Amino acid sequence: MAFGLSGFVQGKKALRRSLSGIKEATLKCSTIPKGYFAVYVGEDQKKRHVVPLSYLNEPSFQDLLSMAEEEFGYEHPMGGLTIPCSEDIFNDITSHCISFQIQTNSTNTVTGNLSTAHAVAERMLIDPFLPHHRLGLDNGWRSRMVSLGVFGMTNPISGASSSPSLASPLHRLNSCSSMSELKQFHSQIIRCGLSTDNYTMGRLIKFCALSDSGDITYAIHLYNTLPHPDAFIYNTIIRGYFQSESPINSFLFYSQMLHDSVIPNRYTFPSLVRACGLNNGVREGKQVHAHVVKFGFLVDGFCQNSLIHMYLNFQSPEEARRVFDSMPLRDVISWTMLIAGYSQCGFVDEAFQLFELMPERNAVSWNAMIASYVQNNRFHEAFALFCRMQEEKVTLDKYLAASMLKACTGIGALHQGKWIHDYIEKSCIELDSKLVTTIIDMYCKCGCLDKAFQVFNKWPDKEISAWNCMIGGFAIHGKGEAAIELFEEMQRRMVAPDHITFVNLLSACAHSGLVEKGRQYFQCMTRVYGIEPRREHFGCMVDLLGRAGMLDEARELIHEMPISPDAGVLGALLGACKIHGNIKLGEEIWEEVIRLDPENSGRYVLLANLYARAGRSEDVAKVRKLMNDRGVKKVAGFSMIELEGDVHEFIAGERTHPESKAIYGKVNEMLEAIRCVGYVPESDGGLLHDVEEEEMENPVYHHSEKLAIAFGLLKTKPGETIRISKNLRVCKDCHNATTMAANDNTKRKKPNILITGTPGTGKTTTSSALADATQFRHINIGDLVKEKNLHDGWDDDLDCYVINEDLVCDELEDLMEGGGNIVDYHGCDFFPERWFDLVIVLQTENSVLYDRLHNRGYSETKLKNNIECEIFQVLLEEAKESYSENIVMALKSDTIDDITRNVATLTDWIRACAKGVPTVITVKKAVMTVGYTTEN
Ligand SMILES: Nc1ncnc2c1ncn2[C@@H]1O[C@H](COP(=O)(O)OP(=O)(O)OP(=O)(O)O)[C@@H](O)[C@H]1O
Repeated sequence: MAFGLSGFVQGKKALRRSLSGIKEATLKCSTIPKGYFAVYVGEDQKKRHVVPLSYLNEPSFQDLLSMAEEEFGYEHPMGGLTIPCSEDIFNDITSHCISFQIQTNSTNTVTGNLSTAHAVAERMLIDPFLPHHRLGLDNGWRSRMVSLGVFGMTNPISGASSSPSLASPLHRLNSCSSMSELKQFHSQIIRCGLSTDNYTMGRLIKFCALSDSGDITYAIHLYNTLPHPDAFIYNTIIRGYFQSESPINSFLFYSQMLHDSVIPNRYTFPSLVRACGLNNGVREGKQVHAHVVKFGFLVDGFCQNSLIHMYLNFQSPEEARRVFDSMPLRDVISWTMLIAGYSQCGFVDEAFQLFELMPERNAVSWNAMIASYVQNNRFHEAFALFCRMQEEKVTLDKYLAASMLKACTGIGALHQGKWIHDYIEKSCIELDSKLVTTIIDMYCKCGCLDKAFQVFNKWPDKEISAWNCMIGGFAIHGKGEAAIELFEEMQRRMVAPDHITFVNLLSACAHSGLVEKGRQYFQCMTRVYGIEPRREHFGCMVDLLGRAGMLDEARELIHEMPISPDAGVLGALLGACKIHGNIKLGEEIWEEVIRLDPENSGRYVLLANLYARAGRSEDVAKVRKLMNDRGVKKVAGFSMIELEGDVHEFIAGERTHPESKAIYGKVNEMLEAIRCVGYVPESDGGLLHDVEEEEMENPVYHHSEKLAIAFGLLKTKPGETIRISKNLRVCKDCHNATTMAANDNTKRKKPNILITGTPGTGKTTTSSALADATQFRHINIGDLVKEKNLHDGWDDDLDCYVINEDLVCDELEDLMEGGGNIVDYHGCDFFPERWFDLVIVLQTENSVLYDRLHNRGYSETKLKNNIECEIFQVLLEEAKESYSENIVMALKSDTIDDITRNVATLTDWIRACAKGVPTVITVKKAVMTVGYTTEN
């Protein structure tokens, strides 16, 4: 790659890079005085020159470095820069650097570079038309002088010369942006007589081979015109092929290089090795490896890292390790690459051993190890490492944040996930579509659909992955209609769906029983969007039809599939057979599924449960025996609950938890309570779960999710949401029990009331009096916004803060879950509907309200707006639109008596709620029933 030193800073960076690799060498460099650096010149590179850092200011010196980087590399094993020119040339360049320095120091301006360089060149090239070799200059050095502006447009062949100019073709080549421009440069170069000069042509070839707007074919064309192309040109084309659509051509071109007797250098191998890795060219890769050894680049870090990468691509971690072990000096890249490679091959423990041995780690290495745990579903270890990382004060970047969000998703750690999301926002980590999708996914899978949708809505540049993720989120939460709505929105916004969109959409239809809609989408997927259905789509359709009891139609669809069904498609039908108790079809399908997927324990469990449902316990036993005989291991089911950032894991029947006695007691209490409302344990649900023998009699009682729920009930406040994550499907019994327990237990123990109305109607006065009477919490949204800065600034026109509704909702979520709140605000459409059990709209007669607002010193415009708002009953309309009309109530608030009466009415209602009976409120003529119940 071109070094392109354009200034001192970059020059210093290059120098730093060149000195950083080898500790030993750095030690040897310690004799170099401060402000100087080492340069090795010429072919044998043994003699060290010590030159001042200020030379890096000098363009001609920068150009020297640039060439050194491009052609030969600049690192010297002893630490320092290697410049492949003759000693004489180096001395001349440095001497003009000295004069440059004197000029710069004396005048404090950077002038005279060109003339100085030219003078140097004149000293060097007494006669510019003498054959180069007599001057000790090869073609490359001549063209380098051209690029330095020394020759300007001089034609060394014809002798026609113009004055030196920086606008030489090679200088301008740096700004070339298209092939047509490049061809113009090429013609100029031909006119300059440099069309066979390797250095000049190498730069043209580099553009053609490596630039985005280049053309590798033209690079080959240029290469073919050269009588003796050098290693740089071969390397460039090898690299160009590596970046092309046919990386294997790199290998073929390398053969050509050898055939032309050009000796490879350390820049030949990295792209060559990576090309072999990309193509899974194991044989070629090994041959290249042999050449790396043969040509003596075994100590070269670049080559070695590429070899590690190649072997990891071949899924040969042992070979990669061998290369790694043989490296005399490993950098952080070598370590990190091997860790990531081990992880991809599933060798997580080996990866961790390496990680522990690393002499130094950067954020990328931490991420590699954390991601390794996440990819292999070892989320707890990912968390532990993350904590260690925080202790070591490693900054969380977006890649680490993404890995940790996935870990949170894996174990349903909503609090941790929220924390990372907040961190991303506060530390201004740049969001991209991928990261946003990971955040949305985390919220969806941790059961926080509202929040997921909020993040989704806020993100302006939604790519298809974000839409798919949100539709998928609605699908797994059984919100089919919402998924469809979102899909339609996507169409309105002209976002083209892909095959994943339809998988999620069909699955949403399946989980919500929307058979007709599902059918329509399945058809329009091909007809309208040209997406051919894949096995996943057929699987969803079979699931959709099967769940709806249309087993024959589902079977028919499988027969009609243009591709052979896989275990997923057949498994969907087997699941439907279990739901609908169709043993005959179930057995038939099971045979087919097991043939395709013999190790999957879930299929055996399904068949056993199908038999169990029909009371065929002998067949259940047969299935169990078959599983044992075939050595099919059941996946152990577990459920997790996150409490205050800690994740607790439960396995069915397990009693190792320190609080297991209390947990089992709570399970019994919970089941006892729901029995009263009709819960009957399913006898089949837990037949094949991992339980101890003594629990066999009633295993469903102690399934992992019930234990997790019981633990949640013990540890959370009444009314708080309990979120459980599970690795397997929830069995029917647990599903029923959870639904009933949720109705019984997770309902707020106290109601929430919203008191709304136009400003001045007495919301705050009423709310405050009601809070005093009931000990409920009064939440004045206006005050909260000010106090916690939940706004987007001040609106001068409206003379109030611009409230940030998302922030307000976030702030209140937990409080509202607990119940017992009186929320006071002159708006109501942005609060979640589920928050409130009663919505009161205060109303005041216009002239009374006018006086109140006037007394407050409202401006005429503000006063007019508010009075109009009251006349048109805007708040009442808004409340009716936002909440069930059953819970919305308008109350008159003209006088102090009205306030007293309203407070008394609402206090009665709250007290009646506490007694747990459906409550009847009678207010003047209006009668409303609020079906709010609480536990005793
Ligand atoms: N029913 C009422 N009878 C007499 N005065 C009232 C009544 N309701 C409110 N007021 C008076 O009107 C003024 C505004 O009352 P309050 O602050 O409670 O209204 P609000 O609806 O909360 O207004 P905002 O939305 O601007 O906060 C207060 O001075 C209060 O004493």
